[in-house]
Amino acid sequence: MVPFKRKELRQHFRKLRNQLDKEQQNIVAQAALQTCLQTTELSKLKTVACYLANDGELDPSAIIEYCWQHNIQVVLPVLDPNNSGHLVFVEYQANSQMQINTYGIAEPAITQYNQVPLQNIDLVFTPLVAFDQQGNRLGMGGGYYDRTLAPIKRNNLNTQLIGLAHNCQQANKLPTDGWDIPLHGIVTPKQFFKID
Ligand SMILES: Nc1nc2c(c(=O)[nH]1)N(C=O)[C@@H](CNc1ccc(C(=O)N[C@@H](CCC(=O)O)C(=O)O)cc1)CN2
Ligand SMILES: Nc1ncnc2c1ncn2[C@@H]1O[C@H](COP(=O)(O)OP(=O)(O)OP(=O)(O)O)[C@@H](O)[C@H]1O
Repeated sequence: MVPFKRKELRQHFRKLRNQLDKEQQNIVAQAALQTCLQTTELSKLKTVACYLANDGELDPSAIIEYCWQHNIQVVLPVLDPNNSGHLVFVEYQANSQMQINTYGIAEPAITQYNQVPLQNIDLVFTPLVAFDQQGNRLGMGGGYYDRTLAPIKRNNLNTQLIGLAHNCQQANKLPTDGWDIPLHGIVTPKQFFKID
């Protein structure tokens, strides 16, 4: 059964990605920035969505620092208080006021002015539990990214969708569902997987 299989896959790959210690995490975070600079148009973009690492995820903090230094706006996912199961993207600056969400992940506090609509985001770096070479993504199981990113497919938005992952998060072939939004590419510390 597919749901059972997804659960097992999640357990397996979450365990793998939690095996790196802090020093190794810092090294691969820098390597992932280098992969990004070599294989994406990062330096030319205006607005990029990242996330704050949780549960052994590849840490995007070097990418965030790079963006801040090059005047690229950074936004982070925030659980939408008005639309359960969805995310909104909120501007993230070094001095942003932060709060902790129900999963224990820090997110910028929403104000009247700091939400950025999906169509204004050039590239979304998604966290993931596992990926495959077809661009399928297994997340934490909340369906948040699938729901929030559905307009990319539905409305043909130009937003690039790139997964960030450790190399050990690569799966042979992941189960898929109708609502899955395939990735355009996956950045790992070692290489870039471009999905056609
Ligand atoms: N860094 C980061 N931020 C993110 C996400 C993410 O995956 N990573 N999200 C991506 O959607 C959203 C939050 N979604 C999450 C959904 C579930 C759990 C979680 O930890 N759930 C269970 C485990 C469930 C299971 O194993 O089946 C737990 O509490 O342990 C965490 C975040 C928004 N922000
Ligand atoms: N576009 C959608 N519309 C309605 N329900 C959805 C949609 N996308 C996902 N879901 C629901 O969310 C549940 C979890 O989806 P899935 O296992 O694909 O999450 P995930 O991609 O692993 O998690 P996340 O995106 O939060 O990292 C599914 O069982 C499904 O019921």
